[in-house]
Amino acid sequence: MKIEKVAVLGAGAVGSYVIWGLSQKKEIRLGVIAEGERAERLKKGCRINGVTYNPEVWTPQEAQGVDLLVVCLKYGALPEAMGSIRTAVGENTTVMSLMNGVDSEELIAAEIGAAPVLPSLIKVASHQEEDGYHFDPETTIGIIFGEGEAPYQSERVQAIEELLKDTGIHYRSTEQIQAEIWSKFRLNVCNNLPQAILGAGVGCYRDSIHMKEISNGLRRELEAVAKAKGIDLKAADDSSSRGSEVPPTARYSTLQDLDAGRHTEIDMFSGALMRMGKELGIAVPYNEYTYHMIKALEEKNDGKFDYGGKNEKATCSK
Ligand SMILES: NC(=O)C1=CN([C@@H]2O[C@H](COP(=O)(O)OP(=O)(O)OC[C@H]3O[C@@H](n4cnc5c(N)ncnc54)[C@H](OP(=O)(O)O)[C@@H]3O)[C@@H](O)[C@H]2O)C=CC1
Ligand SMILES: CC(C)(CO)C(=O)C(=O)O
Repeated sequence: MKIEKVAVLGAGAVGSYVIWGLSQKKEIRLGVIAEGERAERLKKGCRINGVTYNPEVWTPQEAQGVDLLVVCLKYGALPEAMGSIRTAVGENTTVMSLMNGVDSEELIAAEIGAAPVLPSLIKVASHQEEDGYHFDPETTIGIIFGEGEAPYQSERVQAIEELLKDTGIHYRSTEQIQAEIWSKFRLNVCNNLPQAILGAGVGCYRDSIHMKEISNGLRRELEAVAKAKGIDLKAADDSSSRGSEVPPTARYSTLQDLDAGRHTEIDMFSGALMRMGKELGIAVPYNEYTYHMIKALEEKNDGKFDYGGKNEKATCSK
């Protein structure tokens, strides 16, 4: 098995890491899937770390049957993009989702079947500036992927290792991919969410026992859900249970979304835990509070509470 044609769906912060690395591989065809105005924009090139890269731009039909499809969408964009995924996937396509959370693979598998999906995650801190996307290739932990069950050194795992070799992309395959994905999920839920409500840098967990307590409450609930689902979080590599070193001012993606007035991926974090908690009969009150609070912050950003002054209909507390 040899990977000769690769499509990236979602040429944003994470997609840029893949485009940057695979652009070194002159022997493969690399394309981004996009249509309409987005396709026209991408045809002008992707600015990454100050350099312009020019992957091909394909409609989903032109991508049909690619050897590898890498999904790098935000959670809210996934339902609408399912049609593109269905069209691009052929008999021999492997699909890797680098999205955060624990259910993008499941959602994609519900559309195209579980067989093409190779569970994966990415650890990178990539963000957009005026001149395009930026990340530090050296400190990036990179892409972690693996089969959910033996044989772990499958043909497709070996083919992806061969593809990523000498590209600058950091990667490793693992026999514990579910534990790794849940370990990253725990990092996101416990660190992204309380700081997003407070609106302060991540130093808040070190400097406030109150913030640490809220983070620990989210953690206890997530670990109870993981245990009930048979996920052994201790099986994840040591490096997966902590994030990269960052300054105390760092704002993770949920707070970055709120800062920019965008909707967040809270449905993929506390929303997913509420759904799983309900299925398993596990109470997740810290996550429920967090979910509703972040949804309300999105509403606030949308202007829902921009009251117009004295002429508004009066209300009272109940
Ligand atoms: N940023 C980071 O450092 C990290 C992010 N993650 C996770 O990775 C995922 C992606 O995040 P990120 O890269 O930051 O998000 P971005 O918003 O930067 O990128 C998403 C991209 O998807 C594109 N897109 C949306 N809908 C479609 C569609 N139907 N067809 C084609 N392209 C589409 C968007 O295009 P347009 O802009 O034109 O709308 C955008 O370029 C998330 O789940 C995130 O949590 C994980 C680790 C680190
Ligand atoms: C916390 C971090 C940077 C870990 O990679 C991340 O995934 C995010 O900002 O959402």
